[in-house]
This record gives sequence, C-alpha cells and structure tokens, in this order.
Amino acid sequence: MKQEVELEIFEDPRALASGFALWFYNFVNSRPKTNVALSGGSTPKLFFQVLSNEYKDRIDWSGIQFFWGDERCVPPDHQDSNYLMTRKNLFDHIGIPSKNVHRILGESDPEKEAQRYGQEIGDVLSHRDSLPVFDLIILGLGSDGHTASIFPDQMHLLQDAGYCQVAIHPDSGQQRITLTGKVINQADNICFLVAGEGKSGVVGEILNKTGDWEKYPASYIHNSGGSLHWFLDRGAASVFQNGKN
Ligand SMILES: O=C1O[C@H](COP(=O)(O)O)[C@@H](O)[C@H](O)[C@H]1O
Repeated sequence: MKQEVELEIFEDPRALASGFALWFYNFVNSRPKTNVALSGGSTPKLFFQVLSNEYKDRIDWSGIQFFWGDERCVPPDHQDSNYLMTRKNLFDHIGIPSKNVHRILGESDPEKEAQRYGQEIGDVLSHRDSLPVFDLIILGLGSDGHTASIFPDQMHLLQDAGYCQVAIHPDSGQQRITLTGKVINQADNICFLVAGEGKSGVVGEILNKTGDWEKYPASYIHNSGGSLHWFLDRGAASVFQNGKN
C-alpha cells in the first residue's frame, strides 16, 4: 500500500525552522516521554536555535531521550561533528540532563562504535518485530539523495542487518556511523527537514517519482503504519511544485 506523505511548505528557511519547531513542540508535549533521533549537517541549525530561544521553558526536556541518525567519525569538538552542532545550538541553552543525550562516539573505532551504539539503542527503546522503535526520526537530505549517512553507492545500508553500520562519504572518504534503513523505517514518525533550492531537483524527483528517484536512498524511507512528513521551504519545494523534473 502506498504511504501518504504529509507535506508542509514554508516561505523560507526561517519560517521552516519555526514551523517545524511548533510541530516538534506539539509532538513532544502530547506524550509523557519521547525518544528522538536527530539529523546532522547544517539544516537543523535554525530549528535548534528556535527551540532554544522560543521553547526553552515550554518543553519538559527531561522527558526526551536524544539520539542521532548519523555521525561523522570525528571527535565531539571537531567542526564536522553532528553532536557539536547540536550542543552549540541547542543543548548548551536548555536544561537537558546528560543521561538523556545518547551521543554516537565519533572518536571511537567505527566498527566497534556502530555495534556499541546499536546496543545502546536496543537497551533504551522498546521493540516491535525485533527492531527498536523511535517515536520520531528527523532526517535531512543531501543533494545526492542521501539521508542519514546512507549514500547512493551504499544502498545495502537500507537493508543491512544491525541497527547501525559504518558508512563512507563517497567524495571525502570520511567514515560515518549511520542508522540502517530497517531501523529508520521502523520509526513511528519520520520527518524530513529540507531547505534551499540546491535540494529542489532531488526533492522533486523523489516526491514526483521521476528522473533518477530510484537511485536515491531517501526514496526508500517509508515507515510502515507510521506517519511520514516532509517539511520544506519554497526553495526546496520549487521543482516539486512545478512538476517539471
Ligand atoms: O552529511 C549529512 O548530510 C545530510 C544533509 O546535510 P545538510 O548539511 O545538507 O543539511 C544530513 O541530514 C546528515 O545527517 C549529515 O550527516
């Protein structure tokens, strides 16, 4: 059965960050406890800033367990670290207990860390059909169609066993640790957060199922039975809206 995608389009990156922060606030406040996997890269930065500024005192942060969908294999103070970006823009500004922050140890041996982090996820989350279930996974999208750190030349990561695996950035060769597709698709709610015209081509192909859509890992993110949202700004949505790819 084809899954309905819930789509929201905002005027610009700032409006997207505000709109998604409001959605996130309603989501976490509608339940006593939430486990969330965050995306990395640059797109969530504005969203984290809105949360720190406008929702700092309106969210019970102690009820949220934070994980990541992927991490670069670098120390936590390295400029590429997804954890560092989140810490600087969100965690340093809110009262989050350290036990609620489940960081991927990018400085550790990648294979061992993929196993260890998978174990940590398995210990904290409840399971359905032998897979851990995130309440919410926030995902970004690369202009090459990658999501989390599942790249087009590593499609096997969508199906691989294990909760986490080591991935390699196809251009830089940088090692990454990523959730596998099976774990992502087991989440109850998945939200893509995508901004900018640079992503509009790939967004259009994925959502309209045109062009090279079958080559993009993000095309295979469909959570069975849960909700799948795409939050876009006008730039990212432009090709999709014109239907011209
Ligand atoms: O490398 C990554 O890329 C994607 C997209 O990043 P962005 O900078 O274009 O927002 C991101 O979702 C992923 O977590 C990250 O590690």
